[in-house]
Amino acid sequence: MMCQILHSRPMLFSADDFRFPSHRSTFQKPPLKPPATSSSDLVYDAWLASRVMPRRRGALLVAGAQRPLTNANTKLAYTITRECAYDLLMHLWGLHPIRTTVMMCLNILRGLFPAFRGYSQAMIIDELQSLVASGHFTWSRLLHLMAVEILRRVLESLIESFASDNETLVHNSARFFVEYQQMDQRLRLDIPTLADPVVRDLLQESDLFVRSFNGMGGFVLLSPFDFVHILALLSELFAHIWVLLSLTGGCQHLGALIISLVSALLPLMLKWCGFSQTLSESVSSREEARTAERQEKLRSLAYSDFHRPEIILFGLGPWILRSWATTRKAMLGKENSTPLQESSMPLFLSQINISDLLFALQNIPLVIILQSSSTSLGSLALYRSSIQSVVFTMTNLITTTRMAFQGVFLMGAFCAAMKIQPRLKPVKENTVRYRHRPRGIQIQASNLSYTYPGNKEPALRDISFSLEAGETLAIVGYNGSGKSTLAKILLRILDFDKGNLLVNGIDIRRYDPVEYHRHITTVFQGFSKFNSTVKENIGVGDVQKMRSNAAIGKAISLAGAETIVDSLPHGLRTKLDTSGFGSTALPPFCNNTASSKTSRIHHGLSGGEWQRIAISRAFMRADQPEIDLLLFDEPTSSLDAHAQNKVFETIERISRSDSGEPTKTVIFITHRLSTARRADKIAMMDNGTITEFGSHEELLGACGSYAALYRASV
Ligand SMILES: Nc1ncnc2c1ncn2[C@@H]1O[C@H](COP(=O)(O)OP(=O)(O)OP(=O)(O)O)[C@@H](O)[C@H]1O
Repeated sequence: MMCQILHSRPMLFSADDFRFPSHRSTFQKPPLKPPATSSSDLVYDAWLASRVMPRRRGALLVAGAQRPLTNANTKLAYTITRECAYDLLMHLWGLHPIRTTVMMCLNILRGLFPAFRGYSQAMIIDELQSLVASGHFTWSRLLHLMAVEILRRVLESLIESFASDNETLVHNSARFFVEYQQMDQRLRLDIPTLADPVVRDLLQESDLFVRSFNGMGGFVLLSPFDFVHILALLSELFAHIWVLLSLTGGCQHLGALIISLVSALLPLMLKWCGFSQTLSESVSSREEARTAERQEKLRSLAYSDFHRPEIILFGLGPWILRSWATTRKAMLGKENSTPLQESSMPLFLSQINISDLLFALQNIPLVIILQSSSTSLGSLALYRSSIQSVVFTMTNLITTTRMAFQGVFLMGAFCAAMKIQPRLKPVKENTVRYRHRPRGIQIQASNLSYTYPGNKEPALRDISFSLEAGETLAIVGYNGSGKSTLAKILLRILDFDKGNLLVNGIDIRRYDPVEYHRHITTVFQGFSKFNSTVKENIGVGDVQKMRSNAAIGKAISLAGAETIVDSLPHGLRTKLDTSGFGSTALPPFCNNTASSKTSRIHHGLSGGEWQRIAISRAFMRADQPEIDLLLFDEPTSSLDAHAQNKVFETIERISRSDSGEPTKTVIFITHRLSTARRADKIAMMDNGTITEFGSHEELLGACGSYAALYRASV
């Protein structure tokens, strides 16, 4: 399975949209989605290739696993950097061009500070030495030197403070930009796209990349923003080397200096060789990932309030703990065994403590400086500190570069993920605009089949039926017969594998789902319960009217839910508890006045009351003229007979004009056959297919399974 990638438009974002607001400016609403470049497939291919596990045919690294430092991966990292880093960095730069340029220059400048600092201190020591040696020690001269040093430090801290303020602003804009892109892209993707395991891995790595902007670099992640820190490290390294060169007389003692540097850096290089070996071996296998996933699932289960009642009731506590302990021990065992096997060589070398052995070599230029007549105490101190700084900076540089190597693949995942197009969205040339029909939608399904990914048996097979605009269809049948799946296909939440589905005479695949959904309202069988107020739980049915108490009141009244809302302690503002066991925002012992408001108990609702809230949500827009299809999947399964009748009367009323003409097509799924007889047509489903189709009377007359089910139910 491959994710669908577009190759048409350049990846461009308006810089203004993602600028983080400084004190005076405000950012505007960003564009809806990023277009694609022709390089998107290259980046995606390189990202995918980097996940291939060495020496294991067909096996892929789990999402987030480190890429081994191999030649092949270096080439892939180069491809990703070439195709995506420049583009991304240009976008980030475009958010605040001046500030970003200043930030980069300041980073180079900041890299020079440590060398300046060492140099300045060496000058003070020299000055002191000459003052003491000459016997003309004067406090004024010393104070002068101190004042110059203080001034230098003040200047340094002013630059530091400006640089870090500037960096925060640029960083926040960059962070907002990537987080926004990530959110936007997540919200655009449909269920079939998200069901693709490759897409899921891509999104997970893309998510890691986005999180790296939150300062998670310590976890072997590096955002492109942090690339500028490499500049600072490089400038710091060059500054120290320059100081060392000038101290040892430039090229005169270059050989000695090189010996000194190499001997100081040797332990580090050996360690790094061991490190890279560890890296190449530390690929996470599927088995490890599964163990980690299981461990995480068990941990969430132990902490879950939602599952608590069943955990208590079925006495799952000891089982959870036992299973968690087994997986945790397995994970810890793996973690412990890895470094021992993989880094035996560097471990052995580090035990010998090479730095101590090579100490004499490091001092060769020191001896040369000492022999020179112009040797000063300051020079010696500066030489010592510069050697240490070179080692320290090199360590940082290696770590940062190593992180950058991993970061490149995550960046590739981000760039590739931005180009994923929702599976259900038709290509531009095939798209047909959905046109509102005054009598509702007309449906013609022929030989529809669908198998859920990973299932062997199809959920739907050879479904054929037709429904005229304005008709009402009841879908009935046994559990698992495919009713909800058919509903999701009609709603264009799922695609079908075979067959044809015409809506208003046009292939449903040619409608943009976003546009099609604007003409539908629905209650899903497993509708959402939001941990929020009643008002928001209902208002999401039409976000334009979410703030309107009148619109929400009307929806509540259509669903006959007034008494439920009126009985709640804070009416529409009552916060609803989705767990069904009551919850508080703060522990009850916090009883000061400031917290009392927030600590109020979230109100629980019965199953039927929740169902009325879901129906109210659907009714937020059900009566609007542009709505052509009302689809309800067991909307009244938890309602009493009286409430159920009222809901169906409302559905009937809003799907007809004042003169009684149908204005909307209605489809409902039900197990109550007394309700099904209200419909113009009934589809009886069994084992994924429609076995009987017709009016209630026709099906009763046919004496088939519908008739048997009907007789059994009444
Ligand atoms: N997300 C899914 N992934 C895999 N298989 C699924 C999924 N959802 C449903 N199925 C399978 O598809 C078949 C049809 O399920 P569906 O939910 O459409 O049945 P239904 O007729 O609505 O059942 P019920 O009356 O119990 O609500 C079942 O065999 C079910 O196991």
